[in-house]
Amino acid sequence: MTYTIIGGGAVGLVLASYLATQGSVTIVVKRQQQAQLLQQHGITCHSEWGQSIAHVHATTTIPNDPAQHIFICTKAYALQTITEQLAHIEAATITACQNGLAHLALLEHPSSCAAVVEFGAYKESDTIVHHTGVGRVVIGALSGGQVPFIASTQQLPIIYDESIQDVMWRKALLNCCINPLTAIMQVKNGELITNPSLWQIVMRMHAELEEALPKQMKNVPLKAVYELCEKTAQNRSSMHVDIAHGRQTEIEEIVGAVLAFTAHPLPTLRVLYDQIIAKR
Ligand SMILES: NC(=O)C1=CN([C@@H]2O[C@H](COP(=O)(O)OP(=O)(O)OC[C@H]3O[C@@H](n4cnc5c(N)ncnc54)[C@H](OP(=O)(O)O)[C@@H]3O)[C@@H](O)[C@H]2O)C=CC1
Ligand SMILES: CC(C)(CO)C(=O)C(=O)O
Repeated sequence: MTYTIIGGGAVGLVLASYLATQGSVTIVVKRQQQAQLLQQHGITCHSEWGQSIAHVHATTTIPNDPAQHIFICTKAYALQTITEQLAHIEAATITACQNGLAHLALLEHPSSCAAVVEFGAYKESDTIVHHTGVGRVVIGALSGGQVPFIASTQQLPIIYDESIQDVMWRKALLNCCINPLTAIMQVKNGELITNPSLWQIVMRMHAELEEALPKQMKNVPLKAVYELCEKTAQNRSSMHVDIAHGRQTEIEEIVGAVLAFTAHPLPTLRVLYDQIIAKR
């Protein structure tokens, strides 16, 4: 198998280091300096199984190869630029690994797929990554075409799901209930369930989402929000971390996409959305 990973961030480095055990991997990064470091040192991945070093080919140019399986591992707001770059690239499949819903509209390749990443990762440096919290990668075709093959392992369980859009919606709605509030309050996920005032806000937001999006919210009972906060109690949400570091957030692609999908006002979620936008 020939795999191309676009984006040398947390998810891209973890995925590239596992895929290197299954085939030939090219990682496409934005900065020449990162490409050079990756060529020289490979990717060091720390996980509960120990430390591994994966040797990959690193470049700043997307290869053109009809046999390659491309995984886009940038943040959702970089997707527009990447899809423009991909317009003239041949590939067997192109899989977008972003949170949120924006890529539903962007990927027009007949073999476009989406992956919902349920593991956790953070990047220590351009060549060192930590695979924190084992979790699945759920992959499915967006337009009924083929999907990339990845062998499922204990470290990286891979699930194929024909209803990938439902999986994406579920994750986006869970992110809506957790990410903006934790980012505004600068609290860890667990505080949403231990602080009664914050849980009241989550309950109100969840009830409004159920009224606006009954079909999509069938997969997202309040219990699921509670359990995710409990499971990730000690974690800071990705939006919380982005705001804390003064970085761009994925508010548009996660919350903005949900707000734009329905004519219902969703007042609680909208206020949080406006507050995150105001921080720009
Ligand atoms: N990290 C996590 O635990 C999880 C993340 N996700 C989702 O996965 C996606 C990726 O997240 P994550 O890996 O954490 O993000 P990061 O910010 O760590 O990585 C994004 C990478 O994309 C690179 N990039 C941006 N534009 C380009 C480009 N034009 N060409 C090549 N590379 C580019 C950035 O390069 P540079 O650094 O040089 O700017 C950066 O290295 C997000 O949608 C996130 O929500 C989902 C589940 C868990
Ligand atoms: C941990 C979780 C599920 C919180 O919504 C997440 O995906 C994130 O932080 O982006």
